[in-house]
Amino acid sequence: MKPDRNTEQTRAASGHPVAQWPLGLAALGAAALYASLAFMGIEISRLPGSVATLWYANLAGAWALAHRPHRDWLLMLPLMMAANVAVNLALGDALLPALCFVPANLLETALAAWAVQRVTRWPELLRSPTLLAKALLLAGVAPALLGSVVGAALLACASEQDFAYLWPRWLEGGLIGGISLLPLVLVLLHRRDAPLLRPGRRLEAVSLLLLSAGVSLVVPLAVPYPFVYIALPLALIALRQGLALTAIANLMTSVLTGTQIGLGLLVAPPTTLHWQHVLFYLPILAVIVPPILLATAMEGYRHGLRELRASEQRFRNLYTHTPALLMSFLPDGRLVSASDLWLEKLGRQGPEVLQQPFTRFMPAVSAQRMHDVVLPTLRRTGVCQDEPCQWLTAQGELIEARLSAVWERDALGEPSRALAVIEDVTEQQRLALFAAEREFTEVTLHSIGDGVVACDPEGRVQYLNPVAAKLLGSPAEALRGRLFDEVIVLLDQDTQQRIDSPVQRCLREQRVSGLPSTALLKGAHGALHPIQDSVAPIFGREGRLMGAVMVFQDVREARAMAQRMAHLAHHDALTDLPNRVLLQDRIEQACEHSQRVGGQFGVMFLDLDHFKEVNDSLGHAAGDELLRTVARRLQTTLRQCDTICRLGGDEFVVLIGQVDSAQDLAAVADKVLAQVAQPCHVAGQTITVSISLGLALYPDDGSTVERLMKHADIAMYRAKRAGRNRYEFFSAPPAAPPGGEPSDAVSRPPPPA
Ligand SMILES: Nc1nc2c(ncn2[C@@H]2O[C@H](COP(=O)(O)OP(=O)(O)OP(=O)(O)O)[C@@H](O)[C@H]2O)c(=O)[nH]1
Repeated sequence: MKPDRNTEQTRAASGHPVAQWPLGLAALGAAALYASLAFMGIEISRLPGSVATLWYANLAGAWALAHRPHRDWLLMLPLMMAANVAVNLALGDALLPALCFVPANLLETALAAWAVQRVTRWPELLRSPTLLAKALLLAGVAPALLGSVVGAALLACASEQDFAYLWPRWLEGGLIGGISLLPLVLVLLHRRDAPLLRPGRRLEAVSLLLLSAGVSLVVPLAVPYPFVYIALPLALIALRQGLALTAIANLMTSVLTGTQIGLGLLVAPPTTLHWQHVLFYLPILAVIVPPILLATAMEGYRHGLRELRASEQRFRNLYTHTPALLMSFLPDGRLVSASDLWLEKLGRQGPEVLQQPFTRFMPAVSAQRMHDVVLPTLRRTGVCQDEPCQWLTAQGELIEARLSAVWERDALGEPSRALAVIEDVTEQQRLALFAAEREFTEVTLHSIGDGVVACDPEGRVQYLNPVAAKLLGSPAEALRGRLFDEVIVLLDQDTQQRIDSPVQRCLREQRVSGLPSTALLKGAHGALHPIQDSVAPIFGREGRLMGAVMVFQDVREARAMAQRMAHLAHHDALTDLPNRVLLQDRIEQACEHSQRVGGQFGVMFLDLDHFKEVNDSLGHAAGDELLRTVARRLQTTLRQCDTICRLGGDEFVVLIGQVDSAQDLAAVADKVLAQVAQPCHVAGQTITVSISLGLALYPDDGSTVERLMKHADIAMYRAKRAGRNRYEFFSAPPAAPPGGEPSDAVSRPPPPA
């Protein structure tokens, strides 16, 4: 966007009353100012000793114009020139010579105003001697040069005076006026809202101004070569005070000195040069220009100093308040600064740590390593990076850290101090340790053969190891976050009903809980896995319940083995028929049942006939085979509800349930005799065996297991004696003598040879 020209033009003077005055008032004010300075200049030039006009009016006019946009100049400039003519006429000049001054003054004023507007946009104008010198050339020297040429030429034409005589005098007056007043104009326009005088030094300012004025007034009257002395207070002002007071003092000096020259109080020393009068005024310039440049340099220096201090303060603030652990230490290790966070971290105050060796705040091992390894490396290479170290807080806590440092070097290249950054890695290390522990735990859980399922306090699955995931047929990620009971179905092997959630029970009771020994886990594709498990609560460090973990094993083989063992304990290994233990149990149950509900049952004692001969003739294995054949035949002949037991050897006992009479039992015995008598193939031969049976009936032949078995045995031996391959009922013996065994306890006959 193109800037508004008027705004641009008046930017330098914005905020100044002249910029805000109505145009008419501004033009009149400018004309009045111009007239008064012109009057003063013309009056001085007409003093007896004066050789030049001290012309301030054009620069003052330029100052007024610089506040206003260019269009306003169309009114202001003519009014100022009219004032110029009016003053000349009033002081006795004729109209033509008076008019001859106008073009030159008009040109000089407009040019100076234009240049002033431009140079006041330079940001460093009042802090750079170079820029100020350029500004003096552009807005002071150049307009005076041009104006003087035009003015001297016109005046030479209108009068009988020589151009060569007129021009240097005109130029001299314009230069002194311009260079004297221009710095003040630039200060006024450029300073914006800044105070004109340096704050807190007003008394000194007034004193120095009075001194300068006094020197300017007295010295020319008292000593030769007075300009050297006049320059001294100005230099002092330039050093001590700002540019503004120097500009004021300059202006005052030029006015006073010019007036003294005009009054003939300051006389030009004799010279051989033709332009002696001209050169006589030049010392004024030589006196005022160096102080103004010096003051500008001082402004630049002060500004630089302020910037440096501000920058240093910013750096200090950054250093002190930065959210990092920073410290600086001298080559001998003494601390010179520490950031707030460093102090806070160590629980220390600045005064107690500064000038102390920083290793004092480390445990002995770390301090030793600093002295032996880190500091020598730092001194040798100028830098150290991420050196592990430890710090001790005021409360005795240990901080794990890493230290990086770099030397700052002085002008001679010697290490002056080290700036160190400390990184607190306590938490980082704790997390790394935690991660390592966690990884170890995870690897362990992944490696063990048991299934592991961990839940949170709500019973939601948080972790499954691969064994558990494999059994359940789902990846751990798919099951994580779901309720344990949704994910894991536990059934009772016997009832096929769901088992109460052991996890919920554990979480509720906050103690280890287990599953019944018949628990089954429903796994992938409905497969049932016999498992045994235990669920333990997980407590955090503060004793807070954090969840529960179930560890389970697939006990298919162990449970099958247990079942086998249980079977073997109750069955005969050769025939797999129930053994004596089971038989006794069944007979006891039958006794109890019959006692409760009534009814009869039979006990049949069986013994193979001449079995020994089979063993002897065909071998023991053939005997075994024959026993298994007989067992099978008994199983196929008898009912499911009957219990067929092998007592051992060639003896079997059968519990025949639910018989109504002895005839029923006899019928069963007949069937058994018939079946056993069938020829059978043993050891490649066809043989025929027979069997002898003894029958006892509950309750007539006994109401206890022992008596029923004993009586059936007796009956069996009776059958043997009666010729074998037959059965005999137990004949009820006569009543037993008091206190003795019944007399039917016949002894077993010896087996046939
Ligand atoms: N093959 C085999 N033989 C057995 C086993 N247990 C016992 N025996 C034998 O079975 C035979 C039993 O004979 P007994 O019942 O006393 O006599 P027996 O030859 O059958 O004659 P009687 O019973 O009087 O008809 C003995 O020779 C035992 O050694 C077994 O488990 N297997």
